[in-house]
Amino acid sequence: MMLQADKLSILQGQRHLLHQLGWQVRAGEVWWLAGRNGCGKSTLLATLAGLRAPAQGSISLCGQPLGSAAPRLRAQRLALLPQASHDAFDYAVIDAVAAARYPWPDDGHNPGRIAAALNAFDLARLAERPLQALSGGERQRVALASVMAQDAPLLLLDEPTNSLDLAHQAALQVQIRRWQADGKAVVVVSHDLQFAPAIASHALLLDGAGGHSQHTLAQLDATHLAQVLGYPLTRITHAGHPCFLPGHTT
Ligand SMILES: Nc1ncnc2c1ncn2[C@@H]1O[C@H](COP(=O)(O)OP(=O)(O)OP(=O)(O)O)[C@@H](O)[C@H]1O
Repeated sequence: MMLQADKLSILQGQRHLLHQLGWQVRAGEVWWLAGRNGCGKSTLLATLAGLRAPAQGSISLCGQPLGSAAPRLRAQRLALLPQASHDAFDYAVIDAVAAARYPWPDDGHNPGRIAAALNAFDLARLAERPLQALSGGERQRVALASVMAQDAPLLLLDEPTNSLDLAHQAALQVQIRRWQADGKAVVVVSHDLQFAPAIASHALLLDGAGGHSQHTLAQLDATHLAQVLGYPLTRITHAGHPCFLPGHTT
């Protein structure tokens, strides 16, 4: 089991964001974490990454309690793509991606893995560019390449398509399928009703008041999702994948 949560509760002030979640994420699964603004998706990712303590319950990562893993071991096992990144240093792209290898014995000296991560996100041409001279989408691709270079079996991605153009969104879909085929587990927070259903095997829906439900993508119907998102939806199949469109069919 890659990730297991038992009776996990998360509070923000007095408000329950999550109440008693029991959840298991296995190798090769891609989970879509969906819910309205402020329902607690990013807070759940931060809790799973060990950056925030839960109010109650436990989390285990690769069979070991999350809190008992030393930071370096935790970084070998999970990688987090935050919703926004702030650059403390004006690294060149290639150095920022190399820095993501700090948990491993090669400590950044792994040209093959770094080149693969740069290529996967179309960054070879920008390798020497300082981070502060990148566009928003280019910066997002560096963050994704850094997550890839970290080479953890569990990837927590908060709105990974932010700022990406269509072709780079499609490349990210391909890369997530590769990670899945390689036996990694991926948790993706997304508001994109085309992207997320196309890559996910499962969905965890949060209602913002502590409630949650789990579905396989095959079982996830428009009514379930519409209730949680507070907007009518229609499920269709497009290009061989499920997809949700706003509104009812007429
Ligand atoms: N420091 C804080 N003080 C008070 N409330 C906070 C604080 N940080 C976050 N919150 C609240 O916690 C709730 C959960 O926030 P979170 O970022 O997890 O939501 P989200 O589901 O990721 O939302 P979005 O879809 O907008 O990214 C929000 O209502 C937010 O306003």
